[in-house]
Amino acid sequence: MIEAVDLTRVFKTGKSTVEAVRGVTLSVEAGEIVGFLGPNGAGKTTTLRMLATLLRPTSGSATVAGADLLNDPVGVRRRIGYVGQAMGKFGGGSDPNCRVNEEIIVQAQLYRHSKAYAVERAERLMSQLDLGGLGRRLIKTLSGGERRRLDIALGLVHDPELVFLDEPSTGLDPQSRSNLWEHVRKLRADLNTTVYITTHYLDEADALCDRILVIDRGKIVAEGTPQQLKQRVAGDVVTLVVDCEAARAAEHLEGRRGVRDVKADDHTVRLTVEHGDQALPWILETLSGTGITMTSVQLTRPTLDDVFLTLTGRSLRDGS
Ligand SMILES: Nc1ncnc2c1ncn2[C@@H]1O[C@H](COP(=O)(O)OP(=O)(O)OP(=O)(O)O)[C@@H](O)[C@H]1O
Repeated sequence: MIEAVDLTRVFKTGKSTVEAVRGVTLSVEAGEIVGFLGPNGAGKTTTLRMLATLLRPTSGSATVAGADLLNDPVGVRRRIGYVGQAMGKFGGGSDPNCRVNEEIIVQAQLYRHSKAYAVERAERLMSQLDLGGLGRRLIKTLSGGERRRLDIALGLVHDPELVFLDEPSTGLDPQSRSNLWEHVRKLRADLNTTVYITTHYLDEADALCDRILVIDRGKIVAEGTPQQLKQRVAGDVVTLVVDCEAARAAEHLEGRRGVRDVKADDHTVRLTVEHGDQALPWILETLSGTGITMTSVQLTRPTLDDVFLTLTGRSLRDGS
């Protein structure tokens, strides 16, 4: 659905030059939900705007939804939807004094659909995005979550194969965020829409995306499923509390295959293993064979923030 090769974008303002995107190569399969994760200023929006034909790349090439980005931008635009960042409650390009259904109908007509089809399409989208009872409401009266869902509905009027969502849940409360994720999942399940989403929220990427591309300073620094990324970089952490000196228990676990960073402190042993769920049985067996009694055992999976920290030396949460 997307094949991009070595995309770059340089901004020149006065005397200064910013290399916002420095050679991004990526591919996205049809039907995937792909997350583009990175801190503020990493180059997410710039890449997205290039892929959506809103910004011309300085160099590189891409095929998006079967059309060539540079030679056939109109073809790309016809097949994609783009939902930009929220501009506050009344922003985002819609007229705040317009009614919800009218806005969708007008948008559909801009795509040269007949009035009858536009009305039908608006009804369907409102029901799909849980805006069913809100058709006659003025846009300015919508809640943040409803407003975001309307933005998404507007991005879908022409039934695109691929939709770009730029930080869709920024500014929403936790409940509206998980509600929005449900709707994005439904889009894929019902319509098989491919979704490319930028975010700097780890939990969003983790909960929603099939695959994640991590971008930092204009370059992709890692990619994989949330699970693969977490396993590849960080491993799982097992914390054991034992009834003897922790060092004694640690001796029996150190040097075993797949075990790293064994640390003993008082009665607590902490170790990193490649696959925590597979390691736990033999850890328990090994220790019980030595007569050591465990009073508790805990398995912690790493977060995507651990991954990002390991890859870049910076925390995503800091965004700095
Ligand atoms: N029009 C522009 N002119 C000059 N510099 C720009 C322009 N647009 C973006 N940049 C710079 O390019 C870099 C990447 O910006 P971009 O908006 O792509 O980052 P981002 O990862 O989307 O960040 P955020 O999460 O804050 O939206 C930043 O340093 C930004 O200041």
